Amino acid sequence: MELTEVRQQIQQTDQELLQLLAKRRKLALAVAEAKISQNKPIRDQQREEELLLRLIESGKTMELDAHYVTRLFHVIIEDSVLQQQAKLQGELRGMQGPSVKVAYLGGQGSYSYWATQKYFTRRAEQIIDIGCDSFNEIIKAVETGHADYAVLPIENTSSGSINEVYDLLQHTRLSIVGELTHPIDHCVLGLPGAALNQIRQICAHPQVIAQCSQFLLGLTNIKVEYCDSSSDAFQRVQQKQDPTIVAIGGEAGGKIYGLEVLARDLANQKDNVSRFIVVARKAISVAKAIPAKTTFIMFTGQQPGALVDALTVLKRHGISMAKLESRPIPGNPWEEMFYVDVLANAGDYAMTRALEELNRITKFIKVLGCYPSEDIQPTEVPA
Ligand SMILES: O=C(O)C(=O)C[C@]1(C(=O)O)C=C[C@@H](O)C=C1
Repeated sequence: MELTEVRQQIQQTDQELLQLLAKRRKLALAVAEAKISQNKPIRDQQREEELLLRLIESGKTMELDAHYVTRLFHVIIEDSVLQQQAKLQGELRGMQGPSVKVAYLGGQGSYSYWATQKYFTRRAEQIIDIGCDSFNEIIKAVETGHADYAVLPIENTSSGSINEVYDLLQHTRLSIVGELTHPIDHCVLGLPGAALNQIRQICAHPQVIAQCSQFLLGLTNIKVEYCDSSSDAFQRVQQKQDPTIVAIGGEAGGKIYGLEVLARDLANQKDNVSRFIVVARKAISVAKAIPAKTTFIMFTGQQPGALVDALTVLKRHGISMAKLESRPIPGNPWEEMFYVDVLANAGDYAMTRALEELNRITKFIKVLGCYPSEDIQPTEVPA
């Protein structure tokens, strides 16, 4: 067969695969409706296990290995669960509207821009994106009603917590209403014709620089220019029209500004993933059928064992902690505010009781929000 002919057939097959995936997505949403009416949890890992085992067996008869089939269906099932969760939660809070205004860092092409698209595509017909120059400006946009939601990066697998965002959460009345994770694949991006061995200047956001510190250590005589966002870095490179000036950011974002990849996989960690939170003026309650997270901040005081006592309350109520972070309290040197993420619904009996007890033993406590957990752990099947 001629190359062009085979390629045409591949194209046709891919198109059919897309149609089947779209059909499966619609069926998943129909399942969600049935589950909502029967009050059943969205996730059913026993069903997932049966389904995966059947697919692995069937795949073998078509010379598709188990690893390949499992990887593909983990992605498909994750999408199915997230679609169903978004539908159920959207119905609960009447969010699935025609358009939402979302504030985020940078402009088109920044990592926050892609995270915003990823999260809200499932939830609204139209996203009106409001690019901002700083985290402070993003929070203000929602506080003043200029935007309905904000998407903020909160932690990254390479650089850790994003302190500036944690500090802003201490002082805002906004609530966390959602979360998502997004892979961050840093590349060196330059003008067409630029060469890696000729670069003199790198433009990037400080978080990006922190996440690629090991790659940057290997470079000499290169000026680093800090930018407000990755899209700001792309714009600067595009405007300067100098092939010795490059940006670090995502490939898809760079493409919007006509930039090409000179190097990839720059992050210190192989799996470089950021977790984003979604905040709004009004807190939400999470449907019981969906796994939820609750985030709260507390100030325990500095008496011996104060933090242990607080964490013991969670243990006694069988509540698992997903994250514990501490940040200085402005104006109170050496005193720390603790940020706690727990795998629990703030409306559950155990969590309500735990919060009541914590209220009694801490000097200050505030729930920042309860939201659907988008951390979908894949179902593993026995080998
Ligand atoms: O069968 C269901 O209950 C579904 O919700 C569908 C589905 C899937 O996509 O196959 C998704 C989530 C469940 O955990 C199990 C299976």
